[in-house]
Amino acid sequence: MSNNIVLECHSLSKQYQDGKQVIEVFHSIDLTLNKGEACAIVGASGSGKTTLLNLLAGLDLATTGDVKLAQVSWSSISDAKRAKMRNKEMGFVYQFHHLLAEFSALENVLMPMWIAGMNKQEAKQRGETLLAQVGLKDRLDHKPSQLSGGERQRVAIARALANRPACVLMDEPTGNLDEATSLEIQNLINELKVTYNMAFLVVTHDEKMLGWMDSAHRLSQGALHRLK
Ligand SMILES: Nc1ncnc2c1ncn2[C@@H]1O[C@H](COP(=O)(O)OP(=O)(O)OP(=O)(O)O)[C@@H](O)[C@H]1O
Repeated sequence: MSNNIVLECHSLSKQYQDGKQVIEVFHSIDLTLNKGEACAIVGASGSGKTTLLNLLAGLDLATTGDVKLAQVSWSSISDAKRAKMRNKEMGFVYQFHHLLAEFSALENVLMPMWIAGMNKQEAKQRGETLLAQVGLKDRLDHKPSQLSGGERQRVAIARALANRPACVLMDEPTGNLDEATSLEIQNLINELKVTYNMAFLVVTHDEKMLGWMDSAHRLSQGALHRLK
């Protein structure tokens, strides 16, 4: 097995029980994400993209199959260990930034490092560097309400990278942005991918994003189809 693999799943399926009815969202999904790879998953509304992302993040368990992060199977560890590992090895960016309104941009980025128990001075230095890297070195003390939509998403990206995770999962990261800002965010993700050799998994409706992705899949009718 290659050491480049950061996230992988095999024969993954998910069913929901709705009263007496069993709803199968998808079945037999295999996916491998390598260091420095940007991978997209596209699919129509209701195709199961969020369900798949939740399984990959260990936020929900599969009906069958297995997900491994850094070669550790989510199903083999306790809830507490899963939470710790998720904070250390995964970053998350959502369509809506989910920044804490009462904290500054810098404090929002510091939060995951504090939770991980990092030394405060080291965390502050890393937070400032990350915010400079996403083009916000003059916005450290701004609250989310004092930032534009694109700037908030940049803070969310800096926060996702704070603990230098093995991979970053993004759910419609540009879904709430205009086309020009969306392009800026795509360029930024691409730059960070190279700088940090991290894996990015992006779930999106926006097929224009596929152009710069290293790999892409379509989730459709319960199966994952490779596009590139
Ligand atoms: N907790 C649940 N119980 C029953 N069915 C569910 C549950 N969560 C999701 N589903 C069903 O699973 C299917 C996939 O949902 P999911 O939210 O993963 O789709 P999606 O591709 O992310 O959609 P969107 O792009 O609209 O967010 C849908 O048919 C949904 O109704």
